[in-house]
Amino acid sequence: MNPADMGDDLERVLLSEEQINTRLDELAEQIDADYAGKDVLVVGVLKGAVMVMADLVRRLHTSVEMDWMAVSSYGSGTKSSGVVRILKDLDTDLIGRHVLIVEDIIDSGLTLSWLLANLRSRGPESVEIATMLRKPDAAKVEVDVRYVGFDIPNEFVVGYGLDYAEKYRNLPFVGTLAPHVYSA
Ligand SMILES: O=P(O)(O)OC[C@H]1O[C@H](OP(=O)(O)OP(=O)(O)O)[C@H](O)[C@@H]1O
Ligand code: HPA
Ligand SMILES: [Mg+2]
Repeated sequence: MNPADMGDDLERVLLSEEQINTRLDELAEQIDADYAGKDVLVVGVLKGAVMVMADLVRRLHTSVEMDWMAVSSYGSGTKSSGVVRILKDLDTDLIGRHVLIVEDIIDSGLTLSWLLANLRSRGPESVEIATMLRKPDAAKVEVDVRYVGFDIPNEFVVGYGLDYAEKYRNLPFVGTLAPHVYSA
């Protein structure tokens, strides 16, 4: 899906596909350096993290296993409910593992602070977080994040995995939506 496919739904492009790809190269290099010689269990948080997970692991030279969790705190709206539900748990035992959680966005931080505590309680050797986007001005809780793609303004964004009412996840860029989309 391209900007041209969006009619007048797109307000503006915040991060282009090229900016995202350049940043992914840098993050992968950093992750490879930090985990040299280790096996990593990369945990993608469905559904938003699908794009960044796929693009990041393909750049890594580190030996990885991939697993997925589905949690939801947003439903179909634009505000976090603060109540995190596990919709799908991991298949993998975390005891002694180096776990790298991969996320599309840290907004209020509620989802990841809950997830971090949950995964840490399962006996891993280490747990770190990689997120493509973070909204520093939206933080309700501080989350200790090792790898951040971009800090962005406190606006609702879509694309590169991020949805509004389940749409727009397939945009290869990150953008904001025109106001009429929300009132439709
Ligand atoms: O920092 P927070 O305010 O908690 O928000 C971040 C979380 O919200 C989104 O997930 P969502 O619950 O919308 O599910 P989805 O990934 O399926 O869209 C996003 O993918 C993060 O997991
Ligand atoms: O800005 C956002 N856009 C889409 N989904 C989200 N989930 C948390 N923040 C966002
Ligand atoms: Mg969502």
